[in-house]
Amino acid sequence: MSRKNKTAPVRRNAHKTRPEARCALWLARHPGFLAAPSALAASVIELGPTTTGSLAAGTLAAGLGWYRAHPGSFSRIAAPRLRATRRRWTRYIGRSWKTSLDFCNLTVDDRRTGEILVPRLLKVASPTPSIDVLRVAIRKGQSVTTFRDAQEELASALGADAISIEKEKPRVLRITLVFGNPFDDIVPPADIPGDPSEVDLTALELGDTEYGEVWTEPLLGQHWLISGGTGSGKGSLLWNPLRAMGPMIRDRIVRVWVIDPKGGMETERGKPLFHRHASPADEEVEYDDGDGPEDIDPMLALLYEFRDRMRERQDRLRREGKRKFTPSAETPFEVLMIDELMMLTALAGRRVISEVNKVLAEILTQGRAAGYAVIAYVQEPTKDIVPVRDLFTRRISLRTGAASFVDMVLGEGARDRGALADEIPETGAEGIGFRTTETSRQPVRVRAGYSTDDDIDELVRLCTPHDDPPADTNVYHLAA
Ligand SMILES: Nc1ncnc2c1ncn2[C@@H]1O[C@H](COP(=O)(O)OP(=O)(O)OP(=O)(O)O)[C@@H](O)[C@H]1O
Repeated sequence: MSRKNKTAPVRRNAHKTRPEARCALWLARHPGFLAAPSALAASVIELGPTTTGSLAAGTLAAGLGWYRAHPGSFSRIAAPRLRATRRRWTRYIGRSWKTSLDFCNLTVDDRRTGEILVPRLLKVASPTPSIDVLRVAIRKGQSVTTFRDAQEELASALGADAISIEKEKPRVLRITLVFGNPFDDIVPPADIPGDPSEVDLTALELGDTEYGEVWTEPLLGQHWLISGGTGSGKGSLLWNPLRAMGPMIRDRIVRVWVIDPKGGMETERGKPLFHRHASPADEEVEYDDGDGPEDIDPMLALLYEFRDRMRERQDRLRREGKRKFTPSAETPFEVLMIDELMMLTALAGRRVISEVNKVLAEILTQGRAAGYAVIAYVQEPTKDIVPVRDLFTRRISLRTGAASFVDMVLGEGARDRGALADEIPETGAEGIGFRTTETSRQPVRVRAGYSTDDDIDELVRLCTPHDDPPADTNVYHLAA
């Protein structure tokens, strides 16, 4: 219920909370407000101002030292807490919080007392510089719908670009706010390293994170699922890993297999780079699964071949007693890219759909240790369309067509934690999306580097595989 009872009779001061009681309640909810100055005063009295000053300076220096020595763990652990405290006391301080809600008709008039009741801010989390998550206790008569009806006004009052409001439990809402666009400019494509020793298959450059850091993802020992609506920029996430692995493709330490069910439009330009390429434009292929040869879909044939080579590699590793695979020109790291998986797993003929899902499940469950990785691109990540969805180990969501797709890709609760991929604008934000970190389930905003046709031509010119693999690059040692 918003403030719609303005004309109703009011019994002033009945059960109105006294200011002293309100103050005591507030202090009980914010113990740090008294505890911090009390601790400081006690320290000055007990230890003296010099020791207290030294302790404070020491704490500050330790924080700075942590930031300098391990910026990654600092921005993961300390920065969100510091940022949340700062925002709690600046962006969402009492009076401005009340005014914002008041302007959006999200406060409630208590007719008995004449008090204006403001939904209470229970907690502010600020996991990344551009995402705030607020836990809010609503007032009697309000519901998640009251807030959702005013969500555009609330986003504008709080200065957010995107907002999501969910019910966490009765009378507690979780309001996720995304601020600004940290990617003003188009991000350049990943650099093509000069030499295979400069390639790190455990950290391939894909673009930038919202922290202004290089966005990398591991591919060795992983499978990627990339989800995004039409025109969201999935192509960038096809060309960037190829650029980042370029010299290894050239030296045949990495071999790329491509299935392009969209007819080869996206991948045609890079064809010289690929070890195998199949699209509906290709002729049917003769394949013998033991029951005699038959003509089958060229894309299915490529998938079978990839699976069969994987099985051979597994046998070989087993025979040699190796549990770990090391990429080399003799035993290359094999990467299968499937552009628009949906066309094979949902829109093809019944036999192809069932075979693709079966073979893909085998590759996804067994390929990692043998050096076989899959990167699949999909517009709709539902279970009907991608039954093998959960077998992908790294997942990225670009702009999606539905809010429900976000959690399907990034895991349950990802949207509530700030991955508002369905709120990414259709134009001017191509290549922008969310990933979750390996160590926490916290989403981080990212933008993929953009490869123009010239960039793709450069990649083909520099990294088309040699006819013969060079003898001296037979074994590749993982970059540190
Ligand atoms: N990283 C990027 N940065 C800026 N603009 C980009 C980026 N990636 C793509 N674009 C722009 O968006 C357009 C659509 O990109 P792309 O073809 O990769 O989308 P898609 O997700 O593959 O779409 P579809 O599924 O329909 O093929 C491109 O033509 C380009 O203009």
